[in-house]
Amino acid sequence: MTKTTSEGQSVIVMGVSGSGKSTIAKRLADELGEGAIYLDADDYHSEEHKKKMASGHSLTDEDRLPWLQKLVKVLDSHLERDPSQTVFLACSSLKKWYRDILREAILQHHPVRFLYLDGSRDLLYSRLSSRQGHYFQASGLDGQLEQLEKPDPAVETDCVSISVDAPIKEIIENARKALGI
Ligand SMILES: Nc1ncnc2c1ncn2[C@@H]1O[C@H](COP(=O)(O)OP(=O)(O)O)[C@@H](O)[C@H]1O
Ligand SMILES: O=C(O)[C@H](O)[C@@H](O)[C@H](O)[C@H](O)COP(=O)(O)O
Repeated sequence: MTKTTSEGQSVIVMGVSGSGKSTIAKRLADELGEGAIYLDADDYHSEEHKKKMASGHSLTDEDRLPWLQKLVKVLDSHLERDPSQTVFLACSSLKKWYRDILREAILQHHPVRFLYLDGSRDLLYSRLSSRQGHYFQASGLDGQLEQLEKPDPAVETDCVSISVDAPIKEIIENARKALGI
C-alpha cells in the first residue's frame, strides 16, 4: 500500500558500514520534503564506542544494547510529539533482535519498514576507503559482515532489499518503488 507522508511511517535504512545508509536516508527525507525527517543512529553512539570502532573493532551485543535503548527513547520522543511524521532512520540494525527492538518501539506509533542496502564486500570496502572524516575505518567492515543477519523477507515481511551497486539517483528511484513512496 502506498502511504502519503501525512499518514506517517518510519523507514529504517539498514546495512553494514559503507552501504550508503546515511546518504540514502537523507536523500529520501529531502525528496519527500515537508513532514519527512532524517535521523542517524550514528549520532547516538558513545564516544567510547566510536573510539572502539575507529580502532577497527566491532561492537558487541552488550555494547549495542544501551545504544538501541537510547534510539528507542529518541524515536519515542519524536513520534509521540508527531506520529504523522515520516521518519527515515539510518541505522545498521545488523541482527534480527536489534530490528525487533526498534520495530516494537516504532509500531506503538505508526507503521515501520526496513530498507536493506545490499552490496558486495569489495564495493563497500572501496566506498569506505574513499570516505573522508568518519570515525569508522574500512578495516572494520569484515567484522560487520560477520555479524550481519540479512533480513529474510519471508520471515521479516516488513523488509525490502535493494542493491547499492548503482548511482545514488537510481538507488533512490528503486528505494521509492520498493517502498511505494
Ligand atoms: N551509490 C553510491 N555511489 C557512489 N558512492 C556512494 C554511493 N552511496 C554512498 N556513497 C558514498 O559511500 C560512502 C559511504 O556512504 P554512507 O552513506 O556514509 O554509508 P553508511 O552510512 O552506510 O556507512 C560515502 O562516502 C558516500 O558518499
Ligand atoms: O552497530 C554498529 O556496529 C554500528 O552502528 C555500525 O554498524 C555503524 O556502521 C558504525 O557506527 C559506522 O557508521 P556507518 O555505518 O554510518 O559507517
